Amino acid sequence: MVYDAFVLLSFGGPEKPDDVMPFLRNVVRGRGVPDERLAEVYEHYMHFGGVSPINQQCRDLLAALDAEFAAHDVRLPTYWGNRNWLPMLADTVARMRDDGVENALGFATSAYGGYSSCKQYWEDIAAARKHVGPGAPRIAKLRQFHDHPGFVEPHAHAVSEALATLDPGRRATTRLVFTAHSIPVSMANTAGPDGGRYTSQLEETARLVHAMAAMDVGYDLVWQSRSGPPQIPWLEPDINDHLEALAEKGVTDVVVSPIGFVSDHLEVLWDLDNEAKDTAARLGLGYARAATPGVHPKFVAMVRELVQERTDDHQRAALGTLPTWDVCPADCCPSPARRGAP
Ligand SMILES: CC1=C(CCC(=O)O)c2cc3nc(cc4[nH]c(cc5[nH]c(cc1n2)c(C)c5CCC(=O)O)c(CCC(=O)O)c4C)C(CCC(=O)O)=C3C
Ligand SMILES: [Fe+2]
Repeated sequence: MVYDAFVLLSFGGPEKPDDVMPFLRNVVRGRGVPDERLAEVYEHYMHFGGVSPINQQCRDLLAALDAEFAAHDVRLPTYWGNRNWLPMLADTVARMRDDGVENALGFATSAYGGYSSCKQYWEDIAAARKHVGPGAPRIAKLRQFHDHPGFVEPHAHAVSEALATLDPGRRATTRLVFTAHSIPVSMANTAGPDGGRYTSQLEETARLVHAMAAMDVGYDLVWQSRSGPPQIPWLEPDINDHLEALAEKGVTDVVVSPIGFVSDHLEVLWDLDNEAKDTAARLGLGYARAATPGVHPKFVAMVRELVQERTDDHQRAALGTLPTWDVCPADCCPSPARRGAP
């Protein structure tokens, strides 16, 4: 297959106060998220002047990728389209068609399997192509990368750096806490062809980052940013409850590493740097939050290598043992409607 373009696929975020409500309505359409939860999340965005950092982080990643592609003779023009806010993927796909693109490779800013993190990006592509109609380019999504060294190493490096800011005299009572976005239990159970893939990949990533960065401290994997109606079960424990439990057990310091994410977007800045940090302060815990990959050179190189896996038989780098594949089975990671639950 000959590819003629690259497209960055992301979540999208508001860039001014007037964007916030329409953005949130796009995110939760048909998902049964209560108005009270939406009002709370609206306030989180307003703490940052209605500007999510995620779009700028995508622009920075694209600029880094343009340089990386040029340096390695990967001759693909780059595009960017979002699921929930401008630039919307459908508009990007129309521009790609106008530019004569026929076969693109798409990179989604999420490492894991599951409906929100993987399948929904496939659906975004299909919906955008349908919107554009005849002549819309084909877009093949690049594979999940939870155990790629270009993802694991930047997280591990960040954990080491965060650990170095804490008191070394309290290392024996320091704990490493990995976090990822909570999802409905029904979504977790149906993630991947055999179920449980989101959680099992996160467990593998946690094990790999821990082994590379912080063998001398114990670790846990917990969840953050729960949404949805309260009566629907989501993955637990929440990071804040977990910090309470750790403090009770005599832990004095925590490093929090958001391995569920690729950049320091609002779920990181609000839910960790404000909420979890406040919880830690209330409990008297030392607290250090590890950075996400962002535009770490190894992460940028990883995206280029994922492209070259498809264009040049580049070796499929993997530190773990869970399998990855280029094309997801059609029936994995069912949408909420097909799961019969939000
Ligand atoms: C697995 C996962 C990822 C990681 C994978 C990936 O990155 O794709 C992720 C990322 C993100 N989630 C984000 C923001 C939001 N997520 C929401 C709601 C939800 N997230 C869910 C899951 C995930 N979300 C789910 C199951 C819901 C319930 C509604 C539904 O079933 O879809 C809501 C609604 C309000 C609320 O929080 O209740 C908001 C505002 C932002 C942007 C941050 C910024 O603006 O900087 C990012 C990167
Ligand atoms: Fe989310």
